Amino acid sequence: MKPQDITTGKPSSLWIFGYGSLVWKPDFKYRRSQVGYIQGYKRRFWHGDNFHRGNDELPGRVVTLIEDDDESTWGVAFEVTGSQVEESLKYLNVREGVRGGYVTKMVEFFPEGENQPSVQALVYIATADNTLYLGPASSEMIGVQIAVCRGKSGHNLEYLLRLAEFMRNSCPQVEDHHLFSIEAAALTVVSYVLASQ
Ligand SMILES: N[C@@H](CCC(=O)N[C@@H](CS)C(=O)NCC(=O)O)C(=O)O
Repeated sequence: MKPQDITTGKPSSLWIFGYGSLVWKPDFKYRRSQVGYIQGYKRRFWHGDNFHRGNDELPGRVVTLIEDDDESTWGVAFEVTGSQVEESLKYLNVREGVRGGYVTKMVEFFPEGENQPSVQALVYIATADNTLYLGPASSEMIGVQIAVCRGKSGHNLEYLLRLAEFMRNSCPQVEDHHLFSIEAAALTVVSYVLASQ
């Protein structure tokens, strides 16, 4: 049973699981964070973004979660407490919901390390019925798209490279072929462009 504030009935603490830009740019106050994973989902660059990392003409590609019982996705869970709960949810509702097209779901989060109890965590997922959803494409195609897109939060390439950097630094045991093949494709495009200048 989650601790509730007896006066408002609102949760006095909440875990929020990030697996994309949230792992390197949460931009909300939190009490503590923990690297770990959720089961039954795979991370894919199948969601479009016409605000943060793209625009209406050239939507960027950002990550979402696709249900798959055989997969798990590593990221970071952030515990927010007290006033941080309402503040973080208000902020993420705009960043993820209004501007990103994500919806929320509760999932079981497993912290890395021995004998760490799992916790329920809130996660933002963009489903296939979302108007910004782009769906599957080859790593090469996704890499090209990311290499040429930018939006109000910066270049789509930064989004990709910072996520790859997080996975290498914090989850070196995880082989994320989807992520690293897209990273290689995007960097190949960039190297061609630089070589042609
Ligand atoms: N919900 C995922 C993905 C979040 C994500 O990448 N959302 C985009 C919205 S389309 C975002 O916040 N981008 C901010 C940025 O790119 O700086 C997560 O938990 O990290």
